[in-house]
Amino acid sequence: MTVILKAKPVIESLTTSLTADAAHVTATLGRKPHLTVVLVGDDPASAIYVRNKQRRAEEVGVQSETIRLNADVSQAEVVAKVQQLNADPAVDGIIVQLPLPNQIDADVIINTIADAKDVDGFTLAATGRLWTLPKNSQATVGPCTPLGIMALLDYYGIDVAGKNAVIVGRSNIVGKPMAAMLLNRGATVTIAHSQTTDLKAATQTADIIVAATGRRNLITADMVKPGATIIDVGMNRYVDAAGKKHLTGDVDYANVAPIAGAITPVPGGVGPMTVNMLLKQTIAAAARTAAE
Ligand SMILES: NC(=O)C1=CN([C@@H]2O[C@H](COP(=O)(O)OP(=O)(O)OC[C@H]3O[C@@H](n4cnc5c(N)ncnc54)[C@H](OP(=O)(O)O)[C@@H]3O)[C@@H](O)[C@H]2O)C=CC1
Ligand SMILES: Nc1nc(=O)c2c([nH]1)NC[C@@H]1CN(c3ccc(C(=O)N[C@@H](CCC(=O)O)C(=O)O)cc3)C=[N+]21
Repeated sequence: MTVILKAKPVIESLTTSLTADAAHVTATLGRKPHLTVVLVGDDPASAIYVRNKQRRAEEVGVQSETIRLNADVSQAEVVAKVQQLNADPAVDGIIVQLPLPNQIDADVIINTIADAKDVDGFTLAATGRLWTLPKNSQATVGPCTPLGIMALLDYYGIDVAGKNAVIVGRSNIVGKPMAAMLLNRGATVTIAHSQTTDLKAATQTADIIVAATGRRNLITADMVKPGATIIDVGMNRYVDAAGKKHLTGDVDYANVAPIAGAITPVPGGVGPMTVNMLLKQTIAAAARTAAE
């Protein structure tokens, strides 16, 4: 039987500590932990993320605020906004949603975020810490999506040490930090991407596949070793022939699920884990302020 790696029970198990930690910080600071999200333009996956984290923030007692900027905003304006948030003592965590429009250099914006407020774990400092963790230790801070995936694997008792892990996608927000975390926990890691010449040859030998491309149905049943663990990060919206809207991942779920050992659903898998890791890191950032 395929194990469906649903986020729901994992999140339920996190709720008590998130709520208690947020309440503790609220009592100490006299205000709730505060997350500010900067959203430029209207990327659909970002819109889903913003909506879900707002709802979950309210549930656990975090104040979440979204600053929306027009798609034609200048880089200097975004830098100025981030600097203002860095200086604001009432803001504990800052995230700038990616992707950003072409006129803006994402690296410049990300590295303007103060290290202490970088709850996405994207700055150079955070990246350096992630890649230099002691061997076999668990990352406790870092980019929210791979952190959430590690939490999901741990909850369901899927050990990664000695496994052959193939990550499809090499972005700074998912693919690369995922590689760091799996590698650190003892997996043998391959990162595939659009220039990989034979993707199927790579995935066919994988014990764990992490698909993070934004390409619907990229991972098909013929690419999967029976019994493999399939982690689907993709967030793709599409409208079917009958005009009905769907949200799907990068995996051909209907055909892959029956042969997989374990698989994350979309929705209800990786996405909610990301949201909860973001809130966890926001509460932790506020707790550090409270302890000062
Ligand atoms: N569930 C969640 O919590 C999250 C979901 N997402 C979703 O995950 C997906 C990926 O996000 P993100 O990492 O930001 O995306 P990017 O667009 O930054 O990266 C996509 C990666 O996929 C690779 N790729 C594209 N097409 C192929 C192909 N045909 N074969 C192999 N590799 C391919 C690209 O290769 P190359 O580098 O060569 O261009 C690139 O490395 C999106 O759908 C996004 O919305 C993202 C973050 C969190
Ligand atoms: N700086 C930055 N950090 C990010 O982590 C980041 C980003 N930018 N840009 C966009 C992507 C995308 N992303 C999602 C996270 C959760 C869901 C999510 O909650 N998904 C639900 C959707 C449920 C629904 O509403 O239907 C699910 O899969 O169940 C979606 C998308 C984070 N990203």
